[in-house]
Amino acid sequence: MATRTTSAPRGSSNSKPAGAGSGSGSGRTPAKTGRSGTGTARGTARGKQAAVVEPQQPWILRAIAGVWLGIGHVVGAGIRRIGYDVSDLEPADRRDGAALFNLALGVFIATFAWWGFKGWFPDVVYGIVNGTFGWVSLLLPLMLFVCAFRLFRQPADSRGNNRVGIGFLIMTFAGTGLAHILGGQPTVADGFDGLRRAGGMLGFLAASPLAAIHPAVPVMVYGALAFVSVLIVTATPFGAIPRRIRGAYEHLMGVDLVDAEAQRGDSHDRSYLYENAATEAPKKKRRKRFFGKDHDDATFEGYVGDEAFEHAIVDDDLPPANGAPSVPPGVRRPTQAEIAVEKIKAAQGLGSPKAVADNATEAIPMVAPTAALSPAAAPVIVPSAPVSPPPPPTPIPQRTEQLSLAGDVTYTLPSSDNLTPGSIPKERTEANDAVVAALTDTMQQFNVDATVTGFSRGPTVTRYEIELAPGTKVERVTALSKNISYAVASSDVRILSPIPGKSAIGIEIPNTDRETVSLGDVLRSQNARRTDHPMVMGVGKDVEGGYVVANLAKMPHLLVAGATGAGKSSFVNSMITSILMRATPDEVRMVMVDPKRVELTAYEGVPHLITPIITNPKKAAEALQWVVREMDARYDDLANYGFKHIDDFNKAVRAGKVVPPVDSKRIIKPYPYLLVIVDELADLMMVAPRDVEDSIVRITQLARAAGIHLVLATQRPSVDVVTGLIKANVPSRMAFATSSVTDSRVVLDQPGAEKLIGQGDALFLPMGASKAMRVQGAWVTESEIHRVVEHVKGQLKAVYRDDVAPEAQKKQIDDDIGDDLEVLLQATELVVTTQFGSTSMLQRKLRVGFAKAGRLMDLLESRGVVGPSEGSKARDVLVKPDDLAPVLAAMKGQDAPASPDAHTAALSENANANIAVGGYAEDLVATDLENRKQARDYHDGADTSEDEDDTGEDAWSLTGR
Ligand SMILES: Nc1ncnc2c1ncn2[C@@H]1O[C@H](COP(=O)(O)OP(=O)(O)OP(=O)(O)O)[C@@H](O)[C@H]1O
Repeated sequence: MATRTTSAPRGSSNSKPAGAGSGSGSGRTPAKTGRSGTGTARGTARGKQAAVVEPQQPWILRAIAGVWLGIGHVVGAGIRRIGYDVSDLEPADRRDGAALFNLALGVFIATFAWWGFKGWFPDVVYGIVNGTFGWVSLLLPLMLFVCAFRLFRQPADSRGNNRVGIGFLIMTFAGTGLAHILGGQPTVADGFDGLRRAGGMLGFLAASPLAAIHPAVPVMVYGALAFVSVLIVTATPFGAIPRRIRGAYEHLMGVDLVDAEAQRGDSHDRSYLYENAATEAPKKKRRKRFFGKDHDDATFEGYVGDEAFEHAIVDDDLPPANGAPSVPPGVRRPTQAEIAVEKIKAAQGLGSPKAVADNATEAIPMVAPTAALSPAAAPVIVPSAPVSPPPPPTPIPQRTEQLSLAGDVTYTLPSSDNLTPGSIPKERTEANDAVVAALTDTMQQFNVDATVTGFSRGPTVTRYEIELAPGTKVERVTALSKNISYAVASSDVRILSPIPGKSAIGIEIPNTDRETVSLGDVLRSQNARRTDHPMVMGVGKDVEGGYVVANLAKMPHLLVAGATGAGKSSFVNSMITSILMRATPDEVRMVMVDPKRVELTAYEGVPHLITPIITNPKKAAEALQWVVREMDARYDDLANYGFKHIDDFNKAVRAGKVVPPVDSKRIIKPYPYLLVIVDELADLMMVAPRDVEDSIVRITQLARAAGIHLVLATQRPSVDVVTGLIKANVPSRMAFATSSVTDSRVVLDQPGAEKLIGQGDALFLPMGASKAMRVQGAWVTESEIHRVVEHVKGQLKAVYRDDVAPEAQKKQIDDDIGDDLEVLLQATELVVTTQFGSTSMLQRKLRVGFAKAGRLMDLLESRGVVGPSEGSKARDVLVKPDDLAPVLAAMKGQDAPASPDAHTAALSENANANIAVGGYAEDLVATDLENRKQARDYHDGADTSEDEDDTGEDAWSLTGR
C-alpha cells in the first residue's frame, strides 16, 4: 500500500516519445480533466510540452517510437489483465515503452544465455554480456522480466520500481564478486573464457582486490551485500525478517488450509445456506499470493457506487428478499419430504447421523410434518438446522504490509492464534426435549391445532418452530404467550410470527445451558474470510448457530444500547478487537470516547488511535467537532478531485492519479477510514447536548462517503439521549437487553429488546433490514485483548494528533465555584498557611456560616487541597505552604497546573509530606464543640444565613447520617 505521489517522475515520463503526448491526450477523459483546475492545468502543461518536443523529432523516429509503444500497449494490456486486473490504468500513467524494453532485453539475453541460440549477432552480444557478468548473466533475464512486469502493472509506483531496480543492480554486482571467488579466481591472464566461467570482468574487478587480503573477505562482503539486495528487492526491513518468514509460511499454509476447507464443503456458517462461495475464497487467496494484492475484495478496492440491496451483514449467501435460500446452479434442492424422511430416520436410529448432517448443508431446515411419519412411529422432534461446529482454529493467513502513512513501516496484523477457539456447540440437549414436550402439552391443553416441527439451537436461545394446521389462526398461538412462559418456566419467551422466510411460528426460549461465542471463532468463520475489508467485525452468532459478521462501513453508523450489564462494552471490545485483528493503522484510524474511564483503557497507545482515549465529556464534544472538520476536509478533496467516495479517491491516490496543484507542497495520501466510538453517549449529552447533537447529526448525515463512521453506545436509550434527530441519522441498531419496552422502542422502533436475557443477547438491526436478527454477541477475554494490543503496539507506536481534543488554552474557572472564587482563595490561603483543615476555623476567620464553610471545605477537597473528612477531626492538608502560589493560580484559571486531574495528581504526591494539626490542638477541641453545636442548629433549621441546600460532608457526619 505504498503511497504514490508521482508528480515529478510522471511529468518527466511524459516527455518520452509519443506515448506521453498522445497518451495524455487520449487517456484523460474530458470529465476528469474538467473536474479540477489542477487536472486541466496539468493537461495543458503536458500539451505544451508535447507541442514543443514532437515537431523536433524526425518522422522516422516518431514512427519507430509509435510502433514500439503500440506493441508495448498491446503486451502491457495483456499483462495488466493477468490475475488481479489493473487494466484501468490511465494511458497517461503507463510506461509501456520502458517495460517492453526490459521484456525484450530479457528475452533477447535468454535466447542465448538460456536457450543457446547461435549466430554472429547473438554471439557478439553473448560475448559482451557473459564476458562482463560471468555466469550471473543467467539471472539477468529473470531480473529484467520482474522489472518489466512491475513497469507494466505498477508504473506509477516509481519509488517501488526504483527500489527493485537498485536491489537488482546490487545483487548483480555482489553476485559477480561471489561468482569470481567460486569460479576459482581466474586472472586476466586466463583470458576471457576463464573470466566468463566465473564472475566475468565485473566479478574480477570487484573481488580480486579484496581477495588479495584473504579469499574469505570478498565472500563475506559480497555474501552480505547479496543478502541486503534480497531485502531491498523484497522491501523487507531487517527487523521484520522473522515476521516476514513467518508471514510467508502462514500465507502459504493458510491458502492450503482454506483450499482444504473448501474441498470439505465446510459449513460452519449459516448451515441452511449453500456454501458455493467457499470455492471463491481460495481463488481470491491465490490471486493475492501471486500478485501481492492486499485487498482483493472489490468492496474495499474501490467504491463503485451503492450496491442494489446492499446490506451490512457479510454473508454472500443471504437469502433473497422473498426469503427462499439461494441454490447454486446445477444443485438440486432436496424435497421437504426427502429431508424429513432422512432426519426422522436419523432421529430414530435408522440412518446415519452423518448423512443427515451432510444433507443439511443442502437442505432447507425443515422437519417432516407429523403426517410423514409412519403411524407406529412416535413424533420425534429433531433440530431443524444442525448446529455448526466452530471453525477449526486454522490460522488466517497473516498479512504483512508496507505502511505509508506511518513512514514506510512494515506492519504485520496479529495472528489469529491470539484469539482462542470456543467450545463445541451442542445440537440438542435434554432441556430442549423437555421444552418441546411442554409446548406440545400447552397446545393440546388449549386445543390449538399446531405442531412443534423442529428447533434450532443457538448459543443463548433455542427457537422452536410451530406449524399450524390449515384453518388455525396464528393469534391462537400468540395469545398463549403467557401460558407458554408458564409452561417452560421462563419469563423471557419471545414469539416470532412468522419466522422470516418460513411459514412457521418461532418461539424463542432461553437455553438453561448457555454457550459462549468466541470472537476468534467468528473471525475465523467462512463469512469473515469472505472479505478482506478492514471495517468488518465479528458480531456473534444468530439463533440458528450461524456466524454473524458485519461491515461497519456499510452500516454506516451504529447505535448500541442496553441496560447496565447487558453486554454493550463487551460488544464494543469485540468490535475494536476485530478491527485491530484485521486492519492496519493505514486503513482504519479510531477516536475513542470513554467517559466511564475504565472500559477502553486497554487500547491506550494502539497506533490506530489518532488521539489519546478521551475521557472528559467536554473534550469529547470538541473531538466530535474535529471529526466534522475532518469530514469537511475530506469532502473538499472529494469535490476538488471529482470523486464520490473516499474508496475511489484512495484508489486513485494509490495509483498515483491524484496529484496536488503544481505550486502546492502537499503530499496526498490515502485517507484511512475513521471510526469514532463513543462508549457512553448520555455523558456527552449531559455536558453539551446541543453541540453534541449538532455534530453527530452532521457527521451521520454526510460522513459515509468520507469514510467516517460513528458507533454510539448508551445505557440510557431515552429520548433525551437518543434524540429523534440522532435516531433518524443512525440507521443501524444493536439493542441489548433494555429495562423497559419504551427503551426498546427508542432503540429499535419496536418492542423485543426488553425480552432479551442480557449478557450479550442482542437484537441486531442493520441498515435496511426490516426485522431485527437475534444474536449472541461475540466474547473476547481481557487476556485476548491484551495479547492483540501488545502485538499491535509492538509494531508501531501511536502518533497522536494534537488538534483533535486540544488542552484548553486557559483553564476556565470551574462552574461549581461560581461566585465564591474570592472566598475560596482566602480559604485556601488560610488552610495551607496554617496547615489546619478545619471547617470551624474557616467559619471564624472568614466570617461565614457553617454551610458555606462546609461547602468551601468540599471545594478544597475536590481540588486536592485537603483530604477527606475524618469525622470530628480536622482534615489533612495536602498542600505545602511552598506550593500555595501554583494552587491559587490554578483556581483562578491561570496557567499551571493545566488540568484539575494533573493538579490533583501533583498534589497527592505531596500528601505524605504534610503535617496535620501543628500547634492548633487547643483550637481544635473548641472548634469541634462549636461545630457540633452549629451543625445541630443547622440541621434544626436555626442557621438560615446560608444556602440551606448545601450541606457539607462534615454536617452529614456530625448529624449522624
Ligand atoms: N457476549 C457475551 N458473552 C458472554 N458473556 C457476556 C457477553 N457480553 C456480556 N457478557 C457478560 O455480561 C457482563 C456485563 O457485560 P458488559 O460489561 O459488556 O455490560 P455493559 O452493558 O457494558 O454494562 P455497563 O453499561 O454497566 O458497562 C460481562 O462481564 C460478561 O460477564
